Amino acid sequence: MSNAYEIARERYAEHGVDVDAAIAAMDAYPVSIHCWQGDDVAGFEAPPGEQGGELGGGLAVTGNYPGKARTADELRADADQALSLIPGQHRFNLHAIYAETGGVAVERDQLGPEHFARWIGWAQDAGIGLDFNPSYFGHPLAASGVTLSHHDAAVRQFWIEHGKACRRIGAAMGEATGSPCVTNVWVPDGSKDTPADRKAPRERLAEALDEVFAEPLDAVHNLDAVESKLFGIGAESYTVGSHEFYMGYAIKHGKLLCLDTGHFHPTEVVSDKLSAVLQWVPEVLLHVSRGVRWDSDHVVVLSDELRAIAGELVRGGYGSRVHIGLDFFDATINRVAAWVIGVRATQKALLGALLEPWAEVADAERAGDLTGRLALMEEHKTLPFAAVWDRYCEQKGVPAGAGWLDEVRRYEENILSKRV
Ligand SMILES: C[C@H](O)[C@H](O)[C@@H](O)C(=O)CO
Ligand SMILES: [Mn+2]
Repeated sequence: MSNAYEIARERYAEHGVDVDAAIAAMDAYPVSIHCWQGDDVAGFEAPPGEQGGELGGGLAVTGNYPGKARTADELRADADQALSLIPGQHRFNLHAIYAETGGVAVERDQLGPEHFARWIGWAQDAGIGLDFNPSYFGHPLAASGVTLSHHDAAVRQFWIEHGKACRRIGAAMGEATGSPCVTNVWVPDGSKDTPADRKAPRERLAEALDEVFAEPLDAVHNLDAVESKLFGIGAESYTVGSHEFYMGYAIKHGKLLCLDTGHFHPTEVVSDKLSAVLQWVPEVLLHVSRGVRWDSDHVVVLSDELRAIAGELVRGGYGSRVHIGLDFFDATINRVAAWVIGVRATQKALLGALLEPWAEVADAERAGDLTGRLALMEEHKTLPFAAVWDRYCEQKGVPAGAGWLDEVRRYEENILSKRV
C-alpha cells in the first residue's frame, strides 16, 4: 500500500470518512458506455465505406480523426480496448442502427433480438449489461425531422412499430444478460420556425408513445425511459418532446425520465433537478454530456457540474434509482481515448462524492452555521483525493495515471491507423 494512500486514509478518517468503504461502494455505480462515440453515430445499416450519411434529427458530429470503427467487430474491439483501461464493471449502450443483419437490409420496424445476437454474446462474455435505444434519425422517414408525432399516420405507424420492436429487443438483452436493459426513447420532433399548432403534435406524440409502450414487458428485463430536449439544430423554435411533456408522461405512466445534461438551457443544471424529479418519477436515466454553449456533446470532463451531479446521487442515496449513461461524440480526437476520458471523469466525480465528508457540512447547515458550511465545502476540495483514485485503479488492475494513454496510442498505431 502506498504511503500517499495511507496518508489519505488518515486525512479522510479525521473527517469521519472510511476510504476503503468509499472504494468498495464504487461497484454500485456502473456507467453505461454509449456505443456511438466509437463511430460518430454512423451505425451499420449502410455497408462499410457508405456509412456516415446525413445524421439528421438536429444531431451533428464534427471532426474526421482517423480510425473510426467501420464494422461491429471493430466497434467491439475498440470498446474492449476502452473497457480494459476503465476501472470496474460497466454497461454498454446500443442504438438500433447498430444492428447486425448479415448484409441484408432490414427495416427498422422489422428489427428483432436476432439482429443483436452478436452484441448480446459479446456482453455475456464480458459479463456486462446492455442498454438500448430506438433510432429516430438518419432515415428517409425521419428526413422531415418529425417521427412519432408526424401528421401522416403511415409515417407515425412506422416509427411506432420501430419503438415496439426496440422494447422487445431491450427485453431480450435484459433477459440474456441477467440485468435490466434501459430502453430509452428520444425523438427529434420539432420545428425550425414558430409552429402554428403546438398542441396537436404533442397529442399525437402522447398517443404514439402509448402504443409503443402498450405491450407489458417484465421490468426485470426492460425498463422504459423517455428523453426530452430543449431544442435541436433545425428545430430551434419548438420541440414536441419538451421537458414538461416528458416529465408529465413519465409521472403518469411510471416511466424512467432521462435527463441529458446537454438538453437544458445553459443556466439550468441537472444536479438541481435530480432531487426534484425523483420526488415524482420512480427512476432516472442520466445522459451525461458536456454542452459548450449549446448541446454540442463534448467529451465529459471532471467539471463542477459533474461533481455536483455525483454529489446529489451519493447524498440522496439514489444509487439504485439513477442509471448513469454517457452521451457525447467527438470525432476530432481518438475515439477510444474519448470513451476512457469520459468514463474515468464520471468515476472520479463519483469517488469524490463518496469520499466527501458531507456529514459535517450538513451538521453546519442544520445548526444555521452558513459560514462553517461554506468553509468546509471549500476545504474538502483539497483533501487528498488523487491517492484514493490511484488506489482504486490499482485495485481494479488498470493504469492509475495517464499510463492508459500509452495503451491507447499503441492501439492507435497497431490497429486504428490501419483502418483506411
Ligand atoms: C444519439 C443521441 O445523442 C441520443 O439518442 C439522444 O440521447 C440525444 O441526446 C439527442 O440529442
Ligand atoms: Mn441524450
